[in-house]
This record gives sequence, structure tokens and C-alpha cells, in this order.
Amino acid sequence: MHDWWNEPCHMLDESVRAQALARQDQLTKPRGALGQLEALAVSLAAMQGSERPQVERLHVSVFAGDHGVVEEGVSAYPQSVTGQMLRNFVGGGAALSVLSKRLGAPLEVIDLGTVEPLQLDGVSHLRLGLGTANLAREAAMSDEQMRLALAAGRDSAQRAAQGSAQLFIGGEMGIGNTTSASALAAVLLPRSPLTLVGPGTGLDLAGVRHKVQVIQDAVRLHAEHCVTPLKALRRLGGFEIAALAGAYLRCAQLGIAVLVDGFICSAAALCAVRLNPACRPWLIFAHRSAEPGHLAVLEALGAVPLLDLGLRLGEGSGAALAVPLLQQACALHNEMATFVEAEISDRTA
Ligand SMILES: Cc1cc2ncn([C@H]3O[C@H](COP(=O)(O)O)[C@@H](O)[C@H]3O)c2cc1C
Ligand SMILES: O=C(O)c1cccnc1
Repeated sequence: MHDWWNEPCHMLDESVRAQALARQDQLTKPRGALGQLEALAVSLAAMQGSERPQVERLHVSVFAGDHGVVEEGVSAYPQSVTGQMLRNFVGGGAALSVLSKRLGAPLEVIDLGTVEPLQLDGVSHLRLGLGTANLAREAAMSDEQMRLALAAGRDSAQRAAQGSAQLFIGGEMGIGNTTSASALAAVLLPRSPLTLVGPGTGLDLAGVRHKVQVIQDAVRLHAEHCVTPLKALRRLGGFEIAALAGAYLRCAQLGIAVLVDGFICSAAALCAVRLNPACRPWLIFAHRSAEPGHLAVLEALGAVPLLDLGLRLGEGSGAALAVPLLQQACALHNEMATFVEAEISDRTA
């Protein structure tokens, strides 16, 4: 079967990057005084091939999928919440719904396989099963399910391109997915689950200890078979995690900047980068989640997150929150006066 994710990624425009860098140094501020915002505007310029980058047209897709591993008692919430939240996403009540409405961005909701499917207007159904299999006992997905999930993400990136999106945000909903993301990180980094696993939706200490045990056992069961990132994704991932990886990879191939959310999305980004390392420059990391494993994943990706607000929600909420920062970084880059324009001396004393 054709492994589309291996195709080359779009090239960043290095001459535009150099022009944007030169412009930053001419703006009426001490050099480097806008810190990460300068690098952000310069990166966006290189990605968009435009010396005046913009982040006005957003594409936001949230992928939902249930996780068989929930039967091991690894989440503070029941599996049925995943499907129920879909109504909340389309009804406007979910955190991501509120944030994307504020940003003026339509929210695409895609059900990849929840245990209690609801027929809802505004939800696309690409159901791959009643959730994944229990990764504590067997591979989470069949090869076909994983490929279909990757393709579902690829197709959302393609819709983003059709809408001329300047930024892609992927979100996720899947009770139990911090377990899947932690197991993936443990195998891909590799690192002991003990240092990665956290409370997710709010497990107490005993709950976290049990979750660590479940993940350690799962890693022991699957590790020797996870000889490629694709095999790790199939055995330990989730439908929504595979879709996010597929979306990130296709965005990089199509030349669309991606704003990555929290721990779950970063685990998907880790899979994407391991599948095709050339996608890495297209990924901007919005925030550092309170989930302990997130820092290790960010470090492995050489990522410096924009925000650190103690968020532990997922959905894409942290990415949506960081959009105004990207917009302001672009406005400063595009609209500030140069020393020459403002007739201010740019020489140091
Ligand atoms: C009402 C509600 C809304 C959410 N929105 C995102 N999540 C987040 O929590 C889940 C992962 O945590 P765990 O692995 O502990 O189950 C995912 O669905 C994630 O998106 C939510 C969780 C709940 C309960
Ligand atoms: O950072 C995340 O993505 C996250 C953290 C806790 C629960 N759900 C998601």
C-alpha cells in the first residue's frame, strides 16, 4: 500500500526567512527585544513564503475516538463522555467551541469511532470501530484502521488547503487518550512510563500508580514489536492520535503551518516527526501542558512552547489560546516602523 506520509514536505522559503530576519533587526526596538515573537514571525514568513505573514484564516478540526484501554480503569471519567462531548462541540459549549468561535474559525468535528455514536448535525462520521482495542492486551488498531485514521487526518489538511488556511489546529477528544499518548511516548522516546504518566482528567495518586502499572505492562507487551514508528502507532495509538499525525504530515507536505496543542497532540506530532522528520519545521508548539510527560516529548522534538498556563484539557484548547499571540507577532512584524521610517537613530551609544 502507498505510504503517502513519506512523500517530501514543502520547503520553507529561506530567502524570505533572511528578508524577514533583516526586517526584524530594522524595527524600532532593541534587537531581539520581542523574544520568541520575533522568531515566530520569521518562521511564519518562511513557511508562508511571504515577508508579511498572516494568521487570519484558520482551519480547526477536532478528532474523536474511544480507547479500549479504559476498561483497565485508567481515566477518572467514563468512556461514554467522548461521544457525549461531540454534542457539546457542535452545540458550542466545549472549551474549544468557545475559543474557536471567538477566533471566528469554524470547527470541524470528526467522529472516528466512539462507543456511543450519536447522529448529530455538524459531526462527520468516519467510524473505524467502537473505539480501539484494549492496548493493555492487544494491538490498539488493525493496520487498516490505522491507515484510515491517518487518511482522515490527511483529508482534513487537504480541506484546510482548499480553504487557503494559513494555520491548522488539530484537536482531540478521547477518554483514556493520556494513557495511549504516554505509552507512545514511553516507546518512542524511549523513557520509563514512571516519569511520563500523570493524572489526565484527574486521577488520584492511587489511580496514577495503577495507570503507570497498566502502561508499564503494555510497553512490556508491545515494545519488541514496535520496531518502526508506524508499528508503535498501530499498537499503542488511538484513532484521533493517528488522524492528528496524518493531518500534521499532510499540512507539512502542503505547506500549511500547524499549531500543536498539548500532551496528546504532541504525542501525535512525535509520531509524525518519526514517520517523516521533514515535517518538523511546520510544527509550532502552543503550550506546555500540566501532564508531566509533555515536557519530555517537547524536549525530544526540540520544541519551545509559547505558553505555560497549567492547562490540562486538550481538545486543541491551548492551541486556540495561542492564536492571538501568533496574530500579534505578525502584526508587530508587519506594521512596526523601521528606524529609518521613524527617524530614530539605530546606533548603539
Ligand atoms: C468533560 C471532559 C471534556 C474534555 N475535553 C478534553 N478532555 C481530555 O481528557 C481526555 C483524556 O484524559 P484521560 O486519559 O484521563 O481520560 C481526553 O478526552 C482529552 O481530550 C476532556 C475530558 C472530559 C472528562
Ligand atoms: O495536554 C493534554 O493534551 C491533555 C492533558 C490532560 C487531559 N487531556 C489532554
